[in-house]
Amino acid sequence: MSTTTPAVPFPAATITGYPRIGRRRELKQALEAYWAGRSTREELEAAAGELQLATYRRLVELGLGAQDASLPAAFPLYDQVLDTTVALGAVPSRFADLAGADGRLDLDGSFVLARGDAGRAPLELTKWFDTNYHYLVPEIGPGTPFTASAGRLVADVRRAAENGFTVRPVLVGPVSFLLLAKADDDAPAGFDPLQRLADLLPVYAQLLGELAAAGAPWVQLEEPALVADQDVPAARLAAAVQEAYPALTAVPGRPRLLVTTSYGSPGALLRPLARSGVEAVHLDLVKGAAPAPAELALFAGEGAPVLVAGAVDGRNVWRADLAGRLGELEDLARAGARVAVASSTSLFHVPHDVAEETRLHPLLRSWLAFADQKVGEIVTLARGLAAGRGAVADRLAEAAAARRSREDAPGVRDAAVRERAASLTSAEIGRAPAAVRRAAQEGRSFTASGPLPPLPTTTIGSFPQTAEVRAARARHRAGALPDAEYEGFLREEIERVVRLQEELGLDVLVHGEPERNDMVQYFAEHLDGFATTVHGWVQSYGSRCTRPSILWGDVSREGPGLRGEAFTVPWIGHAQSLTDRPVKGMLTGPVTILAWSFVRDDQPLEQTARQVALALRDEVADLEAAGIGIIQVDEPALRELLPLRRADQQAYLGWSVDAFRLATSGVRDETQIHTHLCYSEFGEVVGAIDGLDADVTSIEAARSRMEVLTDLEAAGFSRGIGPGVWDIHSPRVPGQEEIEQLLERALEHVPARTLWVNPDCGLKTRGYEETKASLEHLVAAARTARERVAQPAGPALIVQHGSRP
Ligand SMILES: Nc1nc2c(c(=O)[nH]1)N[C@@H](CNc1ccc(C(=O)N[C@@H](CCC(=O)N[C@@H](CCC(=O)N[C@@H](CCC(=O)O)C(=O)O)C(=O)O)C(=O)O)cc1)CN2
Ligand code: MET
Ligand SMILES: [Zn+2]
Repeated sequence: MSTTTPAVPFPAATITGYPRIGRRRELKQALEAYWAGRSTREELEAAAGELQLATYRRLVELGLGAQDASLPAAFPLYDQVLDTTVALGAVPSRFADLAGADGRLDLDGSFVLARGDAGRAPLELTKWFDTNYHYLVPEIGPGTPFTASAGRLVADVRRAAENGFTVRPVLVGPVSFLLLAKADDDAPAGFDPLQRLADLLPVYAQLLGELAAAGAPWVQLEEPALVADQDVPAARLAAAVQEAYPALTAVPGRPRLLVTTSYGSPGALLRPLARSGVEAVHLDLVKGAAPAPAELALFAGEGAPVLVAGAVDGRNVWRADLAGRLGELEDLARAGARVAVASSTSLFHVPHDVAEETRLHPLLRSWLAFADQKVGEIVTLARGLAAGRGAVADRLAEAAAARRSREDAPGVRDAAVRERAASLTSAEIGRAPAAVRRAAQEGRSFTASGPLPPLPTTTIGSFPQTAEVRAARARHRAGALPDAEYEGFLREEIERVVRLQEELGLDVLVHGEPERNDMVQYFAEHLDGFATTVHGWVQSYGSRCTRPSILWGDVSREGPGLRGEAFTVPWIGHAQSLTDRPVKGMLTGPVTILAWSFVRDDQPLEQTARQVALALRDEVADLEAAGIGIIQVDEPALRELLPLRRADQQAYLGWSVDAFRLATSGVRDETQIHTHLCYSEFGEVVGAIDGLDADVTSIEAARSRMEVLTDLEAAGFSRGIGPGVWDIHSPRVPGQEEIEQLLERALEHVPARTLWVNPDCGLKTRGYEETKASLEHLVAAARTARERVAQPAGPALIVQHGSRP
C-alpha cells in the first residue's frame, strides 16, 4: 500500500458518528432561518462550521484524541446519504439543470434535492434501517453521471486541521450507496442501481485521493446495507464487495480505510470485506452477534485489519455493562485480533448529554448514557483493554452499581401490571369474525346523523399545528399559561376544528390532536413507566427532530389503581359532544410507542409491548364507554421495527400484531376499529396488516398512484381500506379531478363497500389554507365517486347500505 500521508495507526477509541443537530438544536435553527430567507448562506456555513469545531472540542474534552483520526468528520447539513450523493456528483436526471458546468451541485442545489421546488418533488425520504431516522433516496439510472465533488469534505478536513484536529472523513460506501438507491424514472425495467458499481468506483478512488492530499490519514466508508437481507441475491452482494474493496485498496496514494457495518452483522460478507485489504473493519457488537472463531481469525495475523469493536450501543440510552463488555473485548484480543473500541452505530440516534436533563429523577438519570456519556464509556473500555481492569476499576464498579440499582428500583417491576399481563387469555386478543363485525357496523347509526354513506370521508387525525397552538403549549410548559387557560384554549381549538369539518362536509370527524406535542411523547406523558426529556432531541429527518421518551419501568395508565385514568377521553369526548356526526377516537399503537421511544433493555421487547397494549386497551374501553363508536389506533412504525434479516421477521410480526390486537379487541362488535400506516411499501408486511384485524386501514397511496392496492388485492385483503388520495407531505393542493381519478383507480381494486376516502397521513405539518382547499376537493370528489358507484350501470359496484342525501 502506498499512502501520501504519514501512517497513523487506528486509534484505540473512536465513535462512528455524533449528533449533528447541536446541543440546543443550533443546526435546526440555522437551517430553518436560511430556508426562510432570514439569514445568508455565509451565516449558515459559519454556524455549521462553528458546530463542527465545538463538537471536536467537546469530544477531545471527553477523552478522544485530537490528532489520531478518532474524530469522525460527519456533519451533513440535511442527510448523510444526500452528502454522499453530492460528493459523487450523482445528480438525478430530473435535477440535472441544477448542476454546474462541472457537473457538481452546490449547497442550494442540494437543498432542492432535499426539499423540492415549485415544479419538482424532492428525493424520496425513507427510513434508515430499523431506526426512526429517514434518509434521502438517491435516484440512479443507466445514465446518471458521476463526478467526484470533494469540496465540502476537503473543506471540513482543512477547517479541522487549522484548528488543531486531524479528523476522519465519512462517506457512505459504494455498495451501500447503490443498495440504498432506487432506479430512476428513466431506467428500463430490470435495471438495478448496483449495475453501476464499476462506474462509481473510480469516483470513490478520486475522492479518496483528494482526501489524502488534504491530510486525512483515514477515511470511514459506511456499509450498513451489508447487514440487511436485500432483494439482490447474496452471491451478487458478495461479488459486489469483492469488486469494490480490492479496487479501492489498490488506489495509489489513498488514505487508510475503515469500513463500518452498523445495525447488524454482515454475516458471510465479512470475509470478502476483511480480506479486501482495508485497514480496519467495524462490527456492531450490540445488534450483531459476536464474531465466530472463523470470523475472528480474519482479524488475526500480519496484514489483517483492525477489528473496530462497536461495543457501546449507539441507539439506546442505557449505561453499558462495562465489565461485561470489557470481558468480550478481552476475548477478542486474546484470539489475536487487534481491537479498537467504538460505538455500535453513529451516536446521532441518541441525544447529546444526559447532564442537561436536570428534571429527570436522579436515580433514572444515573442509569442513562447519552452521546457524551457513551464517549466516556468507550474511552474507559479502551483504557481497560490497554492498561488492564485495575486501571478502570472505579468506572467498572460505578457502572455495575448503576445497573444493579435498576433491578429493584420502585416502578421497574410492578407486581400488579405483571400479574395482569401474565394472566391474559387468548380470548382477550381476538374479536368476532370480521364479517360478523361488518354486519353489526354497517347497519349502525354511529350517531344521530344516521348511517355512514358509501365511500365515507375522513382525515387521519391531526389538523394543522399552528404557531398559536405551539406557542400556547410552550407558555403552558413554561408556567406562563395556567392549566385551566391552556385547557380552555385547547377546547376552543377542538371546537374550531369540528366546525370546520362540518362545514367541509366530512363524514367521520376527528378532534385534531391539538393537545399533542408528538403522537408518542403525549402518550408517554400520561403513562407510568415513561419519562420525557427537555433537551433530548434526536434528528428524524433534515431539520425535524423528536424527543424520544424513555420507557424505563412497567407500564400502565397514570392515576389511581391498576387501570389509572383516561387521558384522551376528555378531548375526544368534548369533540363528540359538539356534533351529531361521529368523532373518531385517536390513539397511538403499542408498536409505534415502542419504536419511537428508548425502551428498557432488561426484558424482551415483546413483554414491554404487551404492557403498553394493556394500557391502551383501557383507553380504548373508556372511549367506547364514552360513546365513541369509531376508534383509530395508529401503527405507522409497524414496518420500521421489522428485523433486517428475513429469518427474524416472522417472530417480530407475531408479537407486534398480537400487541395491536390486545389493545383493540376489548370492544363490542359494532365498534369500528381503524388503523393507520403511513407508508406504501407493503410487500413484506401485507400478511401482518391483515393480521391486525382492524375493520378499516388507512395507508399512504397518493404518490404511488394507488399501486399499493394491487398488493392488498393479491393478498386477498377484504377489510375496509382508505388509500390516501392527498399527499400531505407537500403543500401542493390536489385538484378535485385528480382525486376523482385516484378514486376511480382505487375502485378497480377495492369494492365500493369497503373503500374510504382520506389523505395519506395527518395534517399537523400543513397550513390551514391548503388544508381547507384540499379537503374541499376531497369531499367533492368523494361525492362524485359516490354518485357513480350508486348508478345501476355497474352492478358489481352497487352499494348495499343506505346513503345519506
Ligand atoms: N416521534 C415521532 N416520530 C416520527 C413521526 C412523529 O410524528 N413522531 N413522524 C414521522 C416523520 N418524523 C417526523 C419527526 C418530527 C417532526 C416534527 O415536526 N418535529 C418538530 C417538533 C415537534 C414537537 O415536538 N413540537 C413541540 C414543540 C417543541 C419545540 O420546538 N419547542 C420550542 C418552543 C416552542 C415554540 O415556541 O414554538 C422549544 O422547546 O424550544 C410541541 O409542539 O410542543 C420539529 O422538529 O420542529 C415531524 C415528522 C416518523 N417519525
Ligand atoms: C405519523 S402517522 C400520524 C397519525 C396521527 N393520527 C396524525 O394524524 O398525525
Ligand atoms: Zn401517518
